[in-house]
Amino acid sequence: MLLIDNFLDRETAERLRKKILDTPFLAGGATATGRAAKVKNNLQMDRERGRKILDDVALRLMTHEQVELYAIPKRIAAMSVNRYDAGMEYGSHTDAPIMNDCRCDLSFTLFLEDHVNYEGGELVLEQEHGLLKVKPAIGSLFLYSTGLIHRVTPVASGSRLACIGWIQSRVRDEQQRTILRELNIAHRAYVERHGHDELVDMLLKNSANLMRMWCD
Ligand SMILES: O=C(O)CCC(=O)C(=O)O
Ligand SMILES: [Fe+2]
Repeated sequence: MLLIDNFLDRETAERLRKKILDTPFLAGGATATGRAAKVKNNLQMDRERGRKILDDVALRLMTHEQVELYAIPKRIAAMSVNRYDAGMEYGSHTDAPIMNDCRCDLSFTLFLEDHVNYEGGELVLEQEHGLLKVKPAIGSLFLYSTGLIHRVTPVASGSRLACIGWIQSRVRDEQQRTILRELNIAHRAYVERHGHDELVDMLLKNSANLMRMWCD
């Protein structure tokens, strides 16, 4: 998982938040299926009316250097903006593995309300080594593996606003993505220290070959 705390600067995030709040919201349960539909109690921005807003976030996401390095994104499977007013929550669930014919490898939440303005509304992930609670400042982007059980705890006061979505990566396996990312980081650091030499060519050849082997 990865937290990018200044994915959007505060001013851009506030501007986006205002545009979103001027767009109609509908009951969120309609877009979930099975178990998720039973535990989902939130509001969702009308996707058709908010299409430009979603497209703007998608473009920023697909071209962000840290997201590219971490997620190796191929495409965004689906996106929406959700709002949790006081009393709303999203109980424990797992997200669908396929949306709009895309495999969902990574989920993301872009936080669009400042954490001091609402009580509760934490994103809680069940990991092998215990629970992880996430509630960062406005403009922060959190990326996590889609396979994890997670929930949004009840909002006690204020409103939680977030843009969420799912990414299909070019590389399905998390360990393989880590290897490619670290080779990329090592390559950049080496070139910075020593300049380009024949070892860099060897490193680039091998990371390119691994990418060819693993990508889809
Ligand atoms: O709002 C969030 O951070 C996550 C919401 C969620 O789990 C979902 O919509 O599937
Ligand atoms: Fe979810």
